[in-house]
Amino acid sequence: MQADNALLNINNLTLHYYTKNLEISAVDDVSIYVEKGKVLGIAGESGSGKSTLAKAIFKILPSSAKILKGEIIFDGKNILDMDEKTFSKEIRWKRISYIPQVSMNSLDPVYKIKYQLLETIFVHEDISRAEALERIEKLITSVGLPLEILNKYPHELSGGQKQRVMIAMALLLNPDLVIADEPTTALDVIIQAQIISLLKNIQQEKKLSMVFITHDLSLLAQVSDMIAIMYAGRIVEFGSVEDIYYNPKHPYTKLLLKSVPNIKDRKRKLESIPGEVPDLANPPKGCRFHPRCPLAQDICRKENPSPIRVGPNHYVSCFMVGEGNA
Ligand SMILES: Nc1ncnc2c1ncn2[C@@H]1O[C@H](COP(=O)(O)OP(=O)(O)OP(=O)(O)O)[C@@H](O)[C@H]1O
Repeated sequence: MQADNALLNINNLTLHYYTKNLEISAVDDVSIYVEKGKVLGIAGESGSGKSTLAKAIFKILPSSAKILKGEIIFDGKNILDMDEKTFSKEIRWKRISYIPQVSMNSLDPVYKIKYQLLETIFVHEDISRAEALERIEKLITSVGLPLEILNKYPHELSGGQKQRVMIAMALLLNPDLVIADEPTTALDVIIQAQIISLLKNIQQEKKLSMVFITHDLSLLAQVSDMIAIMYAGRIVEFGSVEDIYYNPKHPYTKLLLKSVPNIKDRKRKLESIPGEVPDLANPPKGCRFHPRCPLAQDICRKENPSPIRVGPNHYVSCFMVGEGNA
Protein backbone atom coordinates (compact mmCIF):
# COMPACT_ATOMS: atom_id res chain seq x y z
CA MET A 1 0.00 0.00 0.00
CA GLN A 2 1.92 3.03 -1.29
CA ALA A 3 1.11 6.46 -2.70
CA ASP A 4 3.38 8.33 -5.13
CA ASN A 5 3.15 11.51 -3.13
CA ALA A 6 3.45 10.06 0.38
CA LEU A 7 5.45 11.90 3.04
CA LEU A 8 4.90 9.14 5.59
CA ASN A 9 4.58 5.44 4.86
CA ILE A 10 3.91 3.03 7.69
CA ASN A 11 4.49 -0.53 6.55
CA ASN A 12 3.39 -3.62 8.50
CA LEU A 13 4.01 -1.98 11.88
CA THR A 14 3.56 -4.41 14.75
CA LEU A 15 4.21 -3.48 18.37
CA HIS A 16 3.47 -4.94 21.77
CA TYR A 17 3.52 -3.55 25.30
CA TYR A 18 5.12 -5.77 27.90
CA THR A 19 3.83 -5.32 31.44
CA LYS A 20 4.65 -7.47 34.45
CA ASN A 21 2.40 -10.35 33.41
CA LEU A 22 0.91 -9.32 30.10
CA GLU A 23 1.87 -8.96 26.49
CA ILE A 24 -0.50 -6.49 24.82
CA SER A 25 -0.83 -6.54 21.06
CA ALA A 26 -1.54 -2.80 20.66
CA VAL A 27 -0.63 -2.34 16.98
CA ASP A 28 -0.71 -5.27 14.57
CA ASP A 29 0.51 -5.24 10.97
CA VAL A 30 -0.56 -1.65 10.33
CA SER A 31 0.09 -0.19 6.85
CA ILE A 32 -1.06 3.36 6.01
CA TYR A 33 0.33 6.45 4.33
CA VAL A 34 0.01 10.24 4.56
CA GLU A 35 0.40 12.28 1.38
CA LYS A 36 2.13 15.65 1.19
CA GLY A 37 -0.25 18.46 2.14
CA LYS A 38 -3.06 16.05 3.08
CA VAL A 39 -4.78 15.03 6.30
CA LEU A 40 -5.06 11.40 7.36
CA GLY A 41 -7.76 10.92 9.97
CA ILE A 42 -7.52 7.85 12.21
CA ALA A 43 -10.71 6.78 13.94
CA GLY A 44 -11.51 3.95 16.28
CA GLU A 45 -12.96 3.18 19.68
CA SER A 46 -11.01 3.75 22.87
CA GLY A 47 -8.18 1.25 23.22
CA SER A 48 -7.88 0.51 19.48
CA GLY A 49 -4.23 1.64 19.40
CA LYS A 50 -4.55 5.16 17.90
CA SER A 51 -2.38 6.95 20.48
CA THR A 52 0.18 4.16 20.41
CA LEU A 53 0.49 4.64 16.65
CA ALA A 54 0.88 8.43 17.10
CA LYS A 55 3.57 7.94 19.74
CA ALA A 56 5.42 5.50 17.48
CA ILE A 57 5.59 8.14 14.71
CA PHE A 58 6.86 10.79 17.16
CA LYS A 59 9.17 8.22 18.79
CA ILE A 60 7.88 8.81 22.32
CA LEU A 61 6.75 5.28 23.13
CA PRO A 62 7.30 4.20 26.72
CA SER A 63 10.06 1.65 27.36
CA SER A 64 7.42 -1.06 27.88
CA ALA A 65 6.63 -0.89 24.13
CA LYS A 66 8.64 -2.99 21.71
CA ILE A 67 8.41 -2.72 17.94
CA LEU A 68 8.46 -6.26 16.60
CA LYS A 69 8.09 -5.65 12.88
CA GLY A 70 7.64 -3.01 10.21
CA GLU A 71 8.93 0.39 9.21
CA ILE A 72 7.95 4.04 9.49
CA ILE A 73 9.32 5.80 6.43
CA PHE A 74 9.34 9.58 6.74
CA ASP A 75 10.56 11.49 3.70
CA GLY A 76 12.36 8.41 2.41
CA LYS A 77 14.06 7.36 5.67
CA ASN A 78 13.00 4.69 8.16
CA ILE A 79 12.83 6.65 11.42
CA LEU A 80 12.85 3.40 13.39
CA ASP A 81 16.50 3.02 12.36
CA MET A 82 17.39 6.49 13.66
CA ASP A 83 18.94 6.82 17.09
CA GLU A 84 17.31 9.15 19.62
CA LYS A 85 20.00 11.82 19.28
CA THR A 86 19.62 12.12 15.50
CA PHE A 87 15.81 11.97 15.66
CA SER A 88 15.53 14.68 18.31
CA LYS A 89 18.03 16.91 16.51
CA GLU A 90 16.74 16.51 12.96
CA ILE A 91 13.13 15.39 13.04
CA ARG A 92 11.20 15.83 16.31
CA TRP A 93 9.47 19.29 16.35
CA LYS A 94 11.54 20.42 13.37
CA ARG A 95 9.96 18.15 10.73
CA ILE A 96 7.33 16.19 12.67
CA SER A 97 5.45 17.85 15.52
CA TYR A 98 2.80 16.68 17.93
CA ILE A 99 -0.32 18.17 19.47
CA PRO A 100 -1.23 15.97 22.45
CA GLN A 101 -4.53 15.41 24.21
CA VAL A 102 -5.48 18.38 26.43
CA SER A 103 -5.29 16.15 29.49
CA MET A 104 -1.63 15.36 28.88
CA ASN A 105 -0.53 18.70 30.43
CA SER A 106 2.44 18.94 28.13
CA LEU A 107 3.41 22.43 29.23
CA ASP A 108 5.90 22.75 32.07
CA PRO A 109 4.05 24.31 35.04
CA VAL A 110 7.08 26.23 36.35
CA TYR A 111 7.91 28.25 33.23
CA LYS A 112 6.03 31.09 31.58
CA ILE A 113 4.71 30.29 28.10
CA LYS A 114 7.24 32.62 26.47
CA TYR A 115 10.23 30.69 27.86
CA GLN A 116 8.84 27.33 26.81
CA LEU A 117 8.41 28.54 23.23
CA LEU A 118 11.83 30.24 23.18
CA GLU A 119 13.46 27.09 24.51
CA THR A 120 11.94 24.97 21.72
CA ILE A 121 13.39 27.35 19.11
CA PHE A 122 16.84 27.63 20.72
CA VAL A 123 17.29 23.87 21.01
CA HIS A 124 17.02 23.63 17.22
CA GLU A 125 17.98 26.95 15.70
CA ASP A 126 20.79 29.41 16.15
CA ILE A 127 18.86 32.68 15.85
CA SER A 128 18.76 35.85 17.96
CA ARG A 129 16.33 36.27 20.83
CA ALA A 130 14.69 39.18 19.01
CA GLU A 131 14.10 37.07 15.88
CA ALA A 132 12.76 34.18 17.97
CA LEU A 133 10.41 36.48 19.87
CA GLU A 134 9.14 38.02 16.66
CA ARG A 135 8.30 34.55 15.31
CA ILE A 136 6.59 33.58 18.58
CA GLU A 137 4.48 36.74 18.67
CA LYS A 138 3.35 36.23 15.07
CA LEU A 139 2.36 32.64 15.80
CA ILE A 140 0.57 33.43 19.05
CA THR A 141 -1.48 36.03 17.19
CA SER A 142 -2.18 33.62 14.33
CA VAL A 143 -3.60 31.01 16.72
CA GLY A 144 -5.97 33.66 18.08
CA LEU A 145 -4.34 34.37 21.45
CA PRO A 146 -3.51 37.77 22.96
CA LEU A 147 0.22 38.46 23.43
CA GLU A 148 -0.29 38.85 27.21
CA ILE A 149 -0.47 35.07 27.55
CA LEU A 150 3.27 34.89 26.80
CA ASN A 151 3.95 36.18 30.31
CA LYS A 152 1.57 33.74 31.97
CA TYR A 153 2.11 30.33 33.52
CA PRO A 154 0.20 27.32 32.10
CA HIS A 155 -2.15 27.13 35.12
CA GLU A 156 -3.35 30.68 34.35
CA LEU A 157 -4.71 29.54 30.95
CA SER A 158 -7.99 27.81 30.07
CA GLY A 159 -7.98 24.38 28.37
CA GLY A 160 -8.73 25.98 24.99
CA GLN A 161 -5.92 28.55 25.42
CA LYS A 162 -3.44 25.82 26.40
CA GLN A 163 -4.38 23.87 23.30
CA ARG A 164 -3.83 26.97 21.13
CA VAL A 165 -0.38 27.33 22.73
CA MET A 166 0.31 23.66 21.86
CA ILE A 167 -0.73 24.37 18.26
CA ALA A 168 1.68 27.36 18.19
CA MET A 169 4.39 25.11 19.67
CA ALA A 170 3.72 22.49 16.99
CA LEU A 171 4.16 25.11 14.24
CA LEU A 172 7.15 26.89 15.74
CA LEU A 173 9.81 25.22 13.60
CA ASN A 174 7.77 24.97 10.41
CA PRO A 175 7.31 21.18 10.37
CA ASP A 176 6.13 19.16 7.37
CA LEU A 177 3.94 16.77 9.38
CA VAL A 178 1.77 17.47 12.44
CA ILE A 179 0.33 14.64 14.52
CA ALA A 180 -2.76 15.75 16.43
CA ASP A 181 -3.78 13.13 19.00
CA GLU A 182 -7.39 13.83 20.04
CA PRO A 183 -6.51 17.55 20.26
CA THR A 184 -10.00 18.66 21.26
CA THR A 185 -11.25 15.88 23.52
CA ALA A 186 -12.13 17.30 26.96
CA LEU A 187 -12.86 20.77 25.54
CA ASP A 188 -16.43 22.03 25.36
CA VAL A 189 -18.20 21.77 22.02
CA ILE A 190 -17.88 25.43 21.02
CA ILE A 191 -14.15 25.63 21.83
CA GLN A 192 -13.72 22.27 20.12
CA ALA A 193 -15.26 23.63 16.89
CA GLN A 194 -13.02 26.72 17.05
CA ILE A 195 -9.85 24.67 17.51
CA ILE A 196 -10.79 22.30 14.67
CA SER A 197 -11.43 25.16 12.26
CA LEU A 198 -8.16 26.84 13.35
CA LEU A 199 -6.24 23.63 12.69
CA LYS A 200 -7.87 23.10 9.31
CA ASN A 201 -7.16 26.70 8.22
CA ILE A 202 -3.51 26.47 9.27
CA GLN A 203 -3.13 23.07 7.58
CA GLN A 204 -4.48 24.43 4.29
CA GLU A 205 -2.58 27.70 4.43
CA LYS A 206 0.76 26.03 5.17
CA LYS A 207 0.01 22.92 3.05
CA LEU A 208 0.91 20.77 6.02
CA SER A 209 0.57 17.02 6.16
CA MET A 210 -1.36 15.96 9.22
CA VAL A 211 -2.37 12.84 11.13
CA PHE A 212 -5.56 13.62 13.02
CA ILE A 213 -6.63 11.10 15.63
CA THR A 214 -10.06 10.95 17.19
CA HIS A 215 -12.71 8.53 18.40
CA ASP A 216 -15.29 10.95 16.98
CA LEU A 217 -16.03 10.03 13.38
CA SER A 218 -18.20 13.10 12.78
CA LEU A 219 -15.16 15.35 13.37
CA LEU A 220 -13.06 13.52 10.83
CA ALA A 221 -15.24 14.36 7.84
CA GLN A 222 -14.51 18.05 8.46
CA VAL A 223 -10.74 17.74 8.52
CA SER A 224 -9.58 14.66 6.63
CA ASP A 225 -8.68 13.77 3.07
CA MET A 226 -8.06 10.09 3.85
CA ILE A 227 -9.42 8.05 6.75
CA ALA A 228 -8.10 4.91 8.43
CA ILE A 229 -10.53 2.97 10.61
CA MET A 230 -8.72 1.20 13.42
CA TYR A 231 -10.09 -1.73 15.36
CA ALA A 232 -8.27 -3.60 18.13
CA GLY A 233 -4.80 -2.65 16.89
CA ARG A 234 -5.46 -3.20 13.19
CA ILE A 235 -6.56 -1.00 10.29
CA VAL A 236 -9.78 -2.53 8.99
CA GLU A 237 -10.47 0.04 6.27
CA PHE A 238 -8.48 2.83 4.64
CA GLY A 239 -9.81 5.18 1.99
CA SER A 240 -10.76 8.70 0.99
CA VAL A 241 -13.39 10.56 3.03
CA GLU A 242 -15.89 9.84 0.24
CA ASP A 243 -15.03 6.10 0.24
CA ILE A 244 -15.45 5.82 3.99
CA TYR A 245 -18.62 7.92 4.33
CA TYR A 246 -20.46 7.04 1.11
CA ASN A 247 -19.09 3.63 0.19
CA PRO A 248 -17.95 1.93 3.40
CA LYS A 249 -17.12 -1.76 2.93
CA HIS A 250 -16.04 -3.17 6.28
CA PRO A 251 -18.88 -4.28 8.58
CA TYR A 252 -17.17 -2.41 11.46
CA THR A 253 -16.97 0.87 9.49
CA LYS A 254 -20.66 0.51 8.59
CA LEU A 255 -21.65 -0.05 12.22
CA LEU A 256 -19.40 2.78 13.41
CA LEU A 257 -21.06 5.18 10.95
CA LYS A 258 -24.49 4.13 12.20
CA SER A 259 -23.41 5.01 15.74
CA VAL A 260 -22.54 8.62 14.78
CA PRO A 261 -25.17 11.39 14.85
CA ASN A 262 -25.89 12.87 11.41
CA ILE A 263 -26.95 16.53 11.30
CA LYS A 264 -28.78 16.03 8.00
CA ASP A 265 -30.76 13.05 9.26
CA ARG A 266 -31.79 13.83 12.82
CA LYS A 267 -34.58 11.25 12.81
CA ARG A 268 -32.21 8.35 12.16
CA LYS A 269 -31.96 6.07 15.18
CA LEU A 270 -28.42 5.75 16.51
CA GLU A 271 -27.23 2.20 16.84
CA SER A 272 -24.59 1.06 19.27
CA ILE A 273 -22.23 -1.70 18.23
CA PRO A 274 -23.10 -4.87 20.18
CA GLY A 275 -20.32 -6.51 22.19
CA GLU A 276 -17.09 -5.08 23.53
CA VAL A 277 -13.67 -4.10 22.23
CA PRO A 278 -11.48 -7.18 22.78
CA ASP A 279 -8.78 -7.43 25.40
CA LEU A 280 -5.55 -6.90 23.49
CA ALA A 281 -3.64 -9.06 25.97
CA ASN A 282 -5.68 -11.90 24.56
CA PRO A 283 -7.02 -10.83 21.15
CA PRO A 284 -9.46 -13.03 19.20
CA LYS A 285 -7.87 -15.34 16.63
CA GLY A 286 -8.43 -14.56 12.96
CA CYS A 287 -10.18 -11.28 12.24
CA ARG A 288 -10.25 -9.38 15.54
CA PHE A 289 -13.74 -8.09 14.79
CA HIS A 290 -15.29 -11.52 14.24
CA PRO A 291 -16.88 -11.89 17.74
CA ARG A 292 -18.97 -8.75 17.04
CA CYS A 293 -19.40 -9.13 13.30
CA PRO A 294 -22.87 -9.88 11.87
CA LEU A 295 -21.25 -11.51 8.80
CA ALA A 296 -18.62 -13.69 10.48
CA GLN A 297 -17.95 -17.11 8.92
CA ASP A 298 -15.53 -19.90 9.82
CA ILE A 299 -12.61 -18.39 7.93
CA CYS A 300 -12.97 -15.14 9.92
CA ARG A 301 -12.46 -17.06 13.17
CA LYS A 302 -9.30 -18.71 11.86
CA GLU A 303 -7.42 -16.33 9.57
CA ASN A 304 -6.43 -12.71 9.62
CA PRO A 305 -7.70 -10.97 6.46
CA SER A 306 -5.11 -8.98 4.49
CA PRO A 307 -6.08 -5.63 2.95
CA ILE A 308 -7.84 -5.96 -0.42
CA ARG A 309 -7.83 -3.05 -2.85
CA VAL A 310 -11.43 -2.17 -3.68
CA GLY A 311 -10.86 1.24 -5.30
CA PRO A 312 -7.93 3.44 -6.42
CA ASN A 313 -7.04 4.39 -2.82
CA HIS A 314 -9.51 2.24 -0.93
CA TYR A 315 -8.47 -0.88 1.04
CA VAL A 316 -10.55 -3.23 3.20
CA SER A 317 -9.46 -6.11 5.41
CA CYS A 318 -12.46 -8.41 5.35
CA PHE A 319 -13.03 -11.89 3.91
CA MET A 320 -16.67 -11.06 3.20
CA VAL A 321 -15.91 -8.17 0.86
CA GLY A 322 -16.55 -9.34 -2.66
CA GLU A 323 -18.76 -12.16 -1.33
CA GLY A 324 -21.83 -10.07 -2.05
CA ASN A 325 -22.19 -9.20 1.62
CA ALA A 326 -20.13 -6.12 2.13
N1 LIG B 1 2.02 2.22 28.52
C1 LIG B 1 1.24 1.17 28.27
N2 LIG B 1 1.51 -0.02 28.84
C2 LIG B 1 0.73 -1.11 28.58
N3 LIG B 1 -0.35 -1.09 27.78
C3 LIG B 1 -0.67 0.07 27.19
C4 LIG B 1 0.10 1.26 27.40
N4 LIG B 1 -0.48 2.26 26.67
C5 LIG B 1 -1.54 1.73 26.04
N5 LIG B 1 -1.66 0.40 26.34
C6 LIG B 1 -2.67 -0.55 25.83
O1 LIG B 1 -2.54 -0.58 24.40
C7 LIG B 1 -3.82 -0.64 23.78
C8 LIG B 1 -4.00 0.53 22.84
O2 LIG B 1 -4.06 1.74 23.62
P1 LIG B 1 -4.07 3.20 22.98
O3 LIG B 1 -4.02 4.18 24.10
O4 LIG B 1 -3.03 3.29 21.93
O5 LIG B 1 -5.51 3.23 22.30
P2 LIG B 1 -6.38 4.48 21.81
O6 LIG B 1 -7.14 4.01 20.63
O7 LIG B 1 -5.49 5.66 21.64
O8 LIG B 1 -7.35 4.72 23.03
P3 LIG B 1 -7.91 6.11 23.63
O9 LIG B 1 -8.83 6.67 22.58
O10 LIG B 1 -8.61 5.66 24.86
O11 LIG B 1 -6.70 6.97 23.89
C9 LIG B 1 -4.83 -0.69 24.92
O12 LIG B 1 -5.13 -2.05 25.16
C10 LIG B 1 -4.10 -0.08 26.09
O13 LIG B 1 -4.57 -0.59 27.32
